[in-house]
Amino acid sequence: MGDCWVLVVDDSSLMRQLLVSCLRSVCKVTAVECAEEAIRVCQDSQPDLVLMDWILEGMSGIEACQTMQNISELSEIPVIFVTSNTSEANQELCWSSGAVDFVPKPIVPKTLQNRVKTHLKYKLQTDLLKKYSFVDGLTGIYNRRFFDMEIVRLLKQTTRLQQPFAAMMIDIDFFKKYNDEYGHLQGDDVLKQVAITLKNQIKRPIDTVFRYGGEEFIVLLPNTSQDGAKSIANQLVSAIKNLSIINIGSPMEVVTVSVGMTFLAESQRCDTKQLLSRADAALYNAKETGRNKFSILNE
Ligand SMILES: Nc1nc2c(ncn2[C@@H]2O[C@H](COP(=O)(O)OP(=O)(O)OP(=O)(O)O)[C@@H](O)[C@H]2O)c(=O)[nH]1
Repeated sequence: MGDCWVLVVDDSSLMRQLLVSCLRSVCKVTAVECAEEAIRVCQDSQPDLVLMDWILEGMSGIEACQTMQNISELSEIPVIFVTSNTSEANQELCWSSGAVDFVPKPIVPKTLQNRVKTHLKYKLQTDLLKKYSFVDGLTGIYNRRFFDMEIVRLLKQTTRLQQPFAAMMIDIDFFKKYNDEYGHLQGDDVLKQVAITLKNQIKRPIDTVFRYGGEEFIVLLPNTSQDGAKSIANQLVSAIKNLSIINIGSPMEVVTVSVGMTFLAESQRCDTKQLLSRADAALYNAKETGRNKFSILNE
C-alpha cells in the first residue's frame, strides 16, 4: 500500500497540509488546489485515489467528479469527498456524481486513514483482477482485450501531448510449417519464447508488447522518434533470429519474425483502425520482400 498514490484536492493550503501529513504514513500523497489541475494530473499519471474538497475556486468538486466519470481513463479512479457539506441532499449529490465515499470535516485522522486504506485495498484488488484478465494465458504478456483498450487511451494521449508514436505488428514466419513439423506443443513453446524475447527487448516502462492473435504480436512505442523505433524494430528481428530455434520449414532455417511498422509524427493523427491497417500493410510488405525483416509505412 506504501506504493499507492493519493491526490488531495483542496483550495485551503492549511487543509492540504493537514491531509498530506495525515496520510503520509499510509501512502504517497500529492496535493493540488483546484479541480482543473486535479484533472490534468489524473490524465498525465493516474493516482490510485482522489480526496476531493467540495467547494473549490472554478470547477466544484462535484463537477470534477462528474467530469472524471465521463473520461474513460479517469472513470475508475475512486473519489472520496472530504467536506463539511454533510446535509442529506449534499450526500446524495456526492453519490450521484460517482464518488465512492464521503468523509466529513473536521476530519478525524484515524477515520480518514482507515477509509483511505480500505479504498486503496479495493483498488489494488480490482487492479490485480483486471491485470489477470488482460494477460494472455499462454505467453504471460498482455492480450488482445488489453490492446483494444490501451490503444484508444494511448492514441488520445499522443494527440493531447503532441507526441510521436510507433506501432509494430509482428508475425512469426513460416509458423504453420513449424507446427506441422514439430507439433503444436512445441509451437506453443516457440510462442512463449518469442513473447519473452520481444518483451525483454523493449526497455522503457511505457512501451508495451501484446499478443494480438495466434502468432501475431503488437509492440506500441509512445513518444518515440522514428529512428528510435526503427532501431528497436531491427533489434526485435535480430533478437528472434538469435534465439536460433531450428525451423527446417523456413529458408532461414531458424524461427524468424517479420515486422510491419507504422509511425505517427507529432502532428499526425489516426484512429485504431487506420493504425492497424497501416501496420498490417507494412507487415505484408515485409513478408512479400523476404521476411526476417521490418518494413515501415508512414502515410
Ligand atoms: N502452436 C500454436 N500455433 C498457433 C497458435 N495460434 C496460431 N497458430 C498457428 O500459426 C500458424 C499461422 O500460419 P499462417 O498464417 O499460414 O502463417 P505462417 O505459416 O507463419 O506463414 P507466414 O506468416 O506467411 O510466414 C497456423 O499453423 C496456426 O495454427 C497457438 O496458440 N499455438
